[in-house]
Amino acid sequence: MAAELRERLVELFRWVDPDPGASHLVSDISGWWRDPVTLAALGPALVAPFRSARPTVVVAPAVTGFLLGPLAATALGVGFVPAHKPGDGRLPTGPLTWAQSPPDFRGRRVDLAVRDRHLGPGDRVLVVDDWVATAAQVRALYDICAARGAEPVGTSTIVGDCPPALAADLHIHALLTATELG
Ligand SMILES: O=P(O)(O)OC[C@H]1O[C@H](OP(=O)(O)OP(=O)(O)O)[C@H](O)[C@@H]1O
Ligand SMILES: Nc1ncnc2[nH]cnc12
Repeated sequence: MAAELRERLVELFRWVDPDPGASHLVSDISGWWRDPVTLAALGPALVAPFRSARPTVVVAPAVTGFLLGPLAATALGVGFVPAHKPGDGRLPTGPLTWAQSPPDFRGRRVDLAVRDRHLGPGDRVLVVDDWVATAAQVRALYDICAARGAEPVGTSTIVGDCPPALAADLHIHALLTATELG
């Protein structure tokens, strides 16, 4: 199943031209959600490498993480905590823990926030995302976990595009490398 899923992910992925004259292509991952077999397989595949670490919660960042996080959480039988960004237009109220990322793959420092009441000491956190490039957003999420007294057990991503040493250091597992997407 893992090999079959990986093949389907590659087939359904597109690099697209965002507008005429654009200097680079952008990723279009929407085909992954449109295909029912892929959609059903993603949660179980993302959590498989981390089951033995016994995560108690999944944390994922806006906006794609709000789709993938619940798929992973339901596969594990745990809850999901969204990490919000100020641009969401729907920032939560109440006590929040914030962290700012180092510059990410687009050179942005991203602010991320999690509700304090949903993350705390004793939580073992699996971070889930669609794509890890510089791991800047992963670092910000680990900082939030540390500030809340929670322990990040690692990160599961569909596409991993960071150096192997960094992936090993941050316990990042990817279903595919960016190179496999052509
Ligand atoms: O490894 P990094 O350099 O931190 O980059 C990876 C992050 O950037 C993208 O998200 P983006 O902020 O573009 O949000 P999106 O889910 O709305 O596309 C991607 O989904 C990851 O969250
Ligand atoms: N969605 C994405 N996140 C991170 N890096 C990318 N490179 C291309 N698409 C990307």
